[in-house]
Amino acid sequence: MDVAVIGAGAVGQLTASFLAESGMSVTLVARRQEQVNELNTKQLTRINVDGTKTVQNVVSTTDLATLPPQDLLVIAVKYGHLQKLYKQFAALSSDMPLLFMQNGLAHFEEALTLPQKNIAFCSISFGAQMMGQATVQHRGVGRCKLAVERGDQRIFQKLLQLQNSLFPVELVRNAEQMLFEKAVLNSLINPLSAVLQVKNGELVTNQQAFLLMETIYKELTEAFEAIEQTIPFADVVDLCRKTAKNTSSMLTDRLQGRKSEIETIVGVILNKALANGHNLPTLRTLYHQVLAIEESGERS
Ligand SMILES: NC(=O)C1=CN([C@@H]2O[C@H](COP(=O)(O)OP(=O)(O)OC[C@H]3O[C@@H](n4cnc5c(N)ncnc54)[C@H](OP(=O)(O)O)[C@@H]3O)[C@@H](O)[C@H]2O)C=CC1
Ligand SMILES: CC(C)(CO)C(=O)C(=O)O
Repeated sequence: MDVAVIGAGAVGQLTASFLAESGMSVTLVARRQEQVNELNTKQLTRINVDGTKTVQNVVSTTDLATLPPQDLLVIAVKYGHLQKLYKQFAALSSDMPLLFMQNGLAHFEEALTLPQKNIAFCSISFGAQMMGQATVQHRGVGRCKLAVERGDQRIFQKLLQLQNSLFPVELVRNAEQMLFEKAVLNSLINPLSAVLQVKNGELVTNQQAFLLMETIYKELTEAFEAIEQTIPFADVVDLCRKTAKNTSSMLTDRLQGRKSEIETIVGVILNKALANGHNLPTLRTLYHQVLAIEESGERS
């Protein structure tokens, strides 16, 4: 199976590494030539959760337009980088299956306006962190849920055959619901970790952070009653523990002085809650804090 992964960041590198390990022929599409050169000379190194290293052979390129036909295109860029890619996808074959790996919800409807016949989404509950241009650290094993929204399920089902206990893939039915549930989880973890500048694990070991997380959870369950069943608080704690050493993607953005995914994650959840008559004051405060930090142009 020929797979191209667009975005040689934390999630893109980790996913590319596991796909290559399972025998797929993987091309990593980066946007900087310097990174492509490093990936092509040094190969792709994954540091596993137990500290062991796995080196995989992947081809890297900056040139999406001249890629030969692929069996699957995995999109692992941040939400803010999707707009530019949508224009490029419009020029690709409509037979090229697309798999979106973003957190948040804003890309769901946007992706469905693309001409591609086969479109699926992922919800990832593992941690990943770049340790260099060609090295990624796996920070916490978690499931990769996959939901096919349009087209032929069989194309994406090939990913279920990866059978790597470090990268378990599971098929779920409802893509939008899956993304909503992940956005709820991210709303509980990401802005808090970004504002407090702590790794995910500290959200449960620091009593004050934990109290804040519980308060946000209470607000969310008042706005969306079903989540007490679909996302019990124990699952939030479990995700923090499993990814304890991970720097959340939102904290990584803060540390690198980049715009975060606050709107597609928390902004969308706040709007949905408001439509149900709920203001979510604690989460809303964190949302404005993240935006204020971005506006100040802070860079540590
Ligand atoms: N990190 C994590 O632990 C987790 C992340 N996620 C989600 O996964 C998604 C990806 O996050 P993450 O991997 O952390 O982000 P990163 O910032 O580490 O990686 C994104 C990569 O995309 C590259 N990129 C941007 N535009 C293009 C383009 N047009 N062509 C090729 N490459 C491009 C960036 O390049 P450049 O380096 O040049 O900027 C960067 O390397 C996000 O939605 C995030 O919320 C979900 C679960 C866990
Ligand atoms: C799974 C988790 C919480 C890992 O940090 C994540 O989704 C993120 O960082 O965006």
